[in-house]
Amino acid sequence: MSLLKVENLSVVDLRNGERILHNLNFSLEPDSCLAIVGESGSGKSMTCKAILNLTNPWLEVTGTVFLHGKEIKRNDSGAMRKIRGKNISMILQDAMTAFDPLYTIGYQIEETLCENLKVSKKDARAMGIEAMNKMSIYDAKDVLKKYPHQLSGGMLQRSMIAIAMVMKPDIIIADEPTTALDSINQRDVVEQFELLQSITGTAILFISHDLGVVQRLAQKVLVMKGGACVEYGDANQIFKEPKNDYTRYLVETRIALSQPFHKIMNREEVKVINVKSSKCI
Ligand SMILES: Nc1ncnc2c1ncn2[C@@H]1O[C@H](COP(=O)(O)OP(=O)(O)OP(=O)(O)O)[C@@H](O)[C@H]1O
Repeated sequence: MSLLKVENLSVVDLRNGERILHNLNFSLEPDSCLAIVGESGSGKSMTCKAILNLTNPWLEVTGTVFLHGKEIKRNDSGAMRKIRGKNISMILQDAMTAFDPLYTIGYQIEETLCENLKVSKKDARAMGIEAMNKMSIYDAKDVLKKYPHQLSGGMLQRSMIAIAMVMKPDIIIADEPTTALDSINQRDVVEQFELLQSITGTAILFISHDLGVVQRLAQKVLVMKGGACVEYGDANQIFKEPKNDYTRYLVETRIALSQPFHKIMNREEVKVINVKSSKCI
């Protein structure tokens, strides 16, 4: 049984009748990564928002989403809140927007873990530090004292992944989590996702226009254009022999564009430098 199954997911803008998503069908298996790729405006983010019922009121969402084989009641806001807290976590492109600028990272991690896992503040802190250590944040105690603006984008992204590691959701939806980062930080964050998956077995729905990153993480790929699926299937197969002209175009152009990322992923000396500079900022 698939962990997440999406059937005929469609979104219409009721203000002008425009169809934003067209009958999407896909599934996410346990302990695997499905990437959604496509050009800007192709509907990648909207797909995730529609699954989680985070769409604006003028958008009509139809179709069915199953979690562990059970239909998600998207209109039941209480049930959806529970699912978002327990089963499905989201990691956003700009980690800065996920944290409140007025509170330290430590306070926010404690609050999140206390509320969702019903643990004491002391335990929450210890769990946060342990997860951050696993994410190669060795000075976690210092990081916890910082405010979001005092940390780099890469460090904030790693802190979010650390929170996800403790929360152990069934699924993490990561919406362009590496887009705002430079190549070295991208490499780091991709490695943290791999680590997260190997430790927790969490399934990942990974949205990206960076096929270099996708090739590394995903076993399955959904290619979108104009709100519709143009190709869906095994990642290796799609990268090797894209059937659709648009996918071929994406593969040829995007792989070329992500060469700097590939180089960084393969350079040993960068790994050493990076481990040393895993201090905040
Ligand atoms: N709140 C909204 N109301 C109406 N239309 C929207 C809304 N948000 C997005 N859209 C439209 O839906 C379409 C898909 O947008 P979406 O943000 O899902 O694209 P995307 O593939 O994630 O792009 P990007 O890579 O730039 O983030 C676009 O045409 C966009 O203009």
